[in-house]
Amino acid sequence: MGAREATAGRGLAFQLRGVSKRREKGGVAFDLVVPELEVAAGEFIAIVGPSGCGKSTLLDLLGLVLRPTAAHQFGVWDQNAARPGWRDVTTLSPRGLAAVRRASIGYVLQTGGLLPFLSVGENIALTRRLGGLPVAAEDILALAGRLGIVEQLGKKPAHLSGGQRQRAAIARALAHGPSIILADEPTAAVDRRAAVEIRDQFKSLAGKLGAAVLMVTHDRELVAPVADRAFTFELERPAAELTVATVVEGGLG
Ligand SMILES: Nc1ncnc2c1ncn2[C@@H]1O[C@H](COP(=O)(O)OP(=O)(O)OP(=O)(O)O)[C@@H](O)[C@H]1O
Repeated sequence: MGAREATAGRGLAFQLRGVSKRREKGGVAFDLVVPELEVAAGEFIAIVGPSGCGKSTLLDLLGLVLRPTAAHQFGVWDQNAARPGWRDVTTLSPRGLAAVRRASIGYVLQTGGLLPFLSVGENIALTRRLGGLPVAAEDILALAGRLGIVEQLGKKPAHLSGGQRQRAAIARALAHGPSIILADEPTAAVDRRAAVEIRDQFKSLAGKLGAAVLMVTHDRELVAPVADRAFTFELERPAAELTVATVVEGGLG
């Protein structure tokens, strides 16, 4: 563990230095390079860039779904109720990574990713069950109230509008009290009004819960007025069969 990493912790959600991920398909390689990325608790961060630049790859790295190919430093704040603390991702076992994911990370996908055979309330409760946490009806109700979906709790996801589905997905991602919320194009499948509402929910949740929210979007205009900071990608083509995407701060104008 490096000196800076040892001093990091509560207050920081992520600290990455010299992290990279190589993806290869059909003899063509894509390198995502993160020279330096620090995200504080409570920050609302936009991740912007054109299709194929590496947005989902970055989110999957931060979500501990993909292992980095190389990493000088990769720390994450773990919310684990029994043992909260700063974790060094580079040394965690697959089980350790899964435990951090369950306790500390909430994921919101483009079209919600709710399980269709469960009601909205059961979908929300599932996140707590999977994390081994007790499920109290009043907590689910309070969360649903905050997101304006109390009336939808007994319905199956198919019976909700796109905007309601996304708010249900946000509630599900928050149900276990994560310190980090990762959202991959959460407003892509809804109209403008719902997109603005969803964006504002994320913003206020980051503020109120002190969670770090990282939202991937191609919609710069939507996030520019509210994002605390943004990251984007500088693309290079050092060889015909290699693209290198470097994560840099900026991208909103
Ligand atoms: N499972 C995979 N195996 C190999 N290469 C992949 C895989 N998934 C993505 N890639 C490649 O990695 C690069 C980055 O893809 P990624 O999905 O991260 O981009 P993105 O910015 O999220 O794109 P989009 O906006 O279209 O979703 C692309 O060149 C893509 O072809």
